[in-house]
Amino acid sequence: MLGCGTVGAQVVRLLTEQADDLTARIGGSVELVGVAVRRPHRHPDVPAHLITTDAAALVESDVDVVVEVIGGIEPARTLLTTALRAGKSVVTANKALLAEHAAELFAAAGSSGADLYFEAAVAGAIPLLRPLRESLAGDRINRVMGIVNGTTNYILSAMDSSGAGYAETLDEASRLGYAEADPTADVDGYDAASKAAILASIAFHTRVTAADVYREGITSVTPADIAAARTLGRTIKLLAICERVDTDGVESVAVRVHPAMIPRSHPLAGVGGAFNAVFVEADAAGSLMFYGQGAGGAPTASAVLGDLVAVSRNRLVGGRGPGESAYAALPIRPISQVDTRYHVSLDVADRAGVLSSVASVFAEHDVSIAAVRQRGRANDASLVIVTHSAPDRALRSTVDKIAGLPAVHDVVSVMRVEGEEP
Ligand SMILES: NC(=O)C1=CN([C@@H]2O[C@H](COP(=O)(O)OP(=O)(O)OC[C@H]3O[C@@H](n4cnc5c(N)ncnc54)[C@H](O)[C@@H]3O)[C@@H](O)[C@H]2O)C=CC1
Ligand SMILES: N[C@@H](CC=O)C(=O)O
Ligand code: NA
Repeated sequence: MLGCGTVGAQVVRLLTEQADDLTARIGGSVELVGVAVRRPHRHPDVPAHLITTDAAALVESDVDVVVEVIGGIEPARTLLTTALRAGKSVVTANKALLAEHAAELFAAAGSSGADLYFEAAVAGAIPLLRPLRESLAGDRINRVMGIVNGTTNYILSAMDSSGAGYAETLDEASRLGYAEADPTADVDGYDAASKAAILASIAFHTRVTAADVYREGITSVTPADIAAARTLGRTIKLLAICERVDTDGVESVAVRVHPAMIPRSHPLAGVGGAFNAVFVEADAAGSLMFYGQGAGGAPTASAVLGDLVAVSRNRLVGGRGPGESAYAALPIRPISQVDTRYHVSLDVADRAGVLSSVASVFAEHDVSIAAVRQRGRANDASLVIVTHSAPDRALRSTVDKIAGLPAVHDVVSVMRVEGEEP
């Protein structure tokens, strides 16, 4: 095992506590022969003779399976490609690595016939990648959408329900073991973007890397946005949305991560704390929903252990799990061309003609308005507009132009909207 932090410590605990059951399920015993760590004195629960600071030597020693729970690109990338090329099966929770270097890792695995399993990398404990790679391999998936980052969901849920502050809630998420070692990966949306890239690659049998994913985090979500959502019977969630787009018979994939307002009646609105939930839409299966703990040491270790059992069984019977499936080679559709809906909340002058001047900017950009709500105040008025679907580029240009209108005093909140039409 490489790394022994939040997830690794729980893997060691479960592996030790359930040794007999795991042996019975696998049909052979699994022996933990080494744990590579950075600071040996910090792991009193791991037998001292297992601890080493030389991860490379451990990988090159006589082991069958390498479990990687260090995180980050290097040294994980070099360690895992070395292991895979040498025919050692790999189980990893590392979404950052998979989202950038999946092709290289799968090629290394293919060269030796080794297994590469990474269920823990997306949505923690929730069985999601195995269902996509195996159970749904006979279907055609068109959309994967949901909440895939526990830390940001924990923060947004607290901001919405108790008005808790952003910084204190992020500290709490780190203390509970949900956040990444560098929590900017969570709050800036990088973690969710990595997961979205992995989901889109598997679901659509193509290659999507983190750089292909449009990404916005939650750092710019303000109490004003939360209040604006509440007024409309909505809440704000950080969503990952992977879509297969068909434009006149030409297929592409659009993958995005951004905060969005969703109706409080939407099933995702009730997903609180560090929980994750993902919807999959497939031609024959219809709609499927996956829900559970998306972060935390023990839930993530559950997924790691499940993969460990799978690769161990494969080694015993001589089989192999699925390799990379990227035959579709679909192009990436940029966010500017993706159809979205916007919510725009403005403070405007309360005088005749203001509403029509704002509405005419929407019309100029061919953006149709779904709902308008205006409320007068002392000298100005609050104007809330929700649009129908339009290309994201047109919506952005509309908002930019509206912000410059003399009658618009302030753009209070601009946010994409998901869920059914208001
Ligand atoms: N914490 C969570 O809820 C989840 C984490 N993951 C992933 O699991 C992996 C591990 O995450 P955590 O356990 O939360 O991180 P962590 O930061 O608690 O643990 C990582 C450990 O690796 C050690 N390490 C760093 N470089 C090393 C090296 N060269 N050799 C040996 N050890 C080294 C660190 O000292 C640390 O103890 C990451 O890829 C993360 O993205 C995935 C799903 C959920
Ligand atoms: N930091 C991640 C951990 C699980 O992937 C999260 O908050 O979801
Ligand atoms: Na999972």
